[in-house]
Amino acid sequence: MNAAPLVLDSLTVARGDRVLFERLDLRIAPGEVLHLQGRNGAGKTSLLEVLAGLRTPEAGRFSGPEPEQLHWIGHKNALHPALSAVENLAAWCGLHGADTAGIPAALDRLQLKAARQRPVRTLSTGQKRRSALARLLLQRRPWWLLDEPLAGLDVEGAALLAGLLAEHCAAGGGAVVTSHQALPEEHLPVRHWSLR
Ligand SMILES: Nc1ncnc2c1ncn2[C@@H]1O[C@H](COP(=O)(O)OP(=O)(O)OP(=O)(O)O)[C@@H](O)[C@H]1O
Repeated sequence: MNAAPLVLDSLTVARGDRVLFERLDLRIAPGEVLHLQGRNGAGKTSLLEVLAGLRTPEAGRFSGPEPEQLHWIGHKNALHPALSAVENLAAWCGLHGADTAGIPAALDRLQLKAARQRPVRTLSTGQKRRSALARLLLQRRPWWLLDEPLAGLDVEGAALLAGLLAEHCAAGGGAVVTSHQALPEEHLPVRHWSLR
């Protein structure tokens, strides 16, 4: 995978009249997972939005991937409640030019065999999260930007995600992950970084 680093150069971001961080320098290299930590309201989601190109910083420079080179999975799962996991993923494939043939394997990997044909509204919180995370496997993209991906996942689900991240990094990809929980770190090239 051919991934360029994410480079933040003297970046300042504000929300309303509150400056969240000022003149921030940070370089995130392919092959690593940056575990972005910080208290509620510290600005983790706001920073992730800058990395995804969804928010313009007040000052400074950011160089990073084009939209088609990154997977963004935010707080919300972006699943249609009336459609099944399979149908949701098929719609995602249609929007992004991905092959729907990969859907069964992706859902198997996320251990969603039993639940995949039911309307998403009938799934548990963790099953919905797993359905959203299955997108990561449908199209190879160098950067994964994941906002609280562990929210709602059980221990097995967290280990599963750590396995996906480890494989992704071994293939030359990179990831930025916000979480208030510890990431299962075995075999995971993780760097911890805190916003104050
Ligand atoms: N729409 C908005 N308008 C103005 N300020 C906002 C808006 N959304 C968030 N903020 C403020 O921006 C700051 C950073 O929010 P952000 O969501 O980036 O924090 P976070 O570190 O991700 O928090 P959490 O751990 O609670 O998810 C907070 O102080 C919040 O009150």
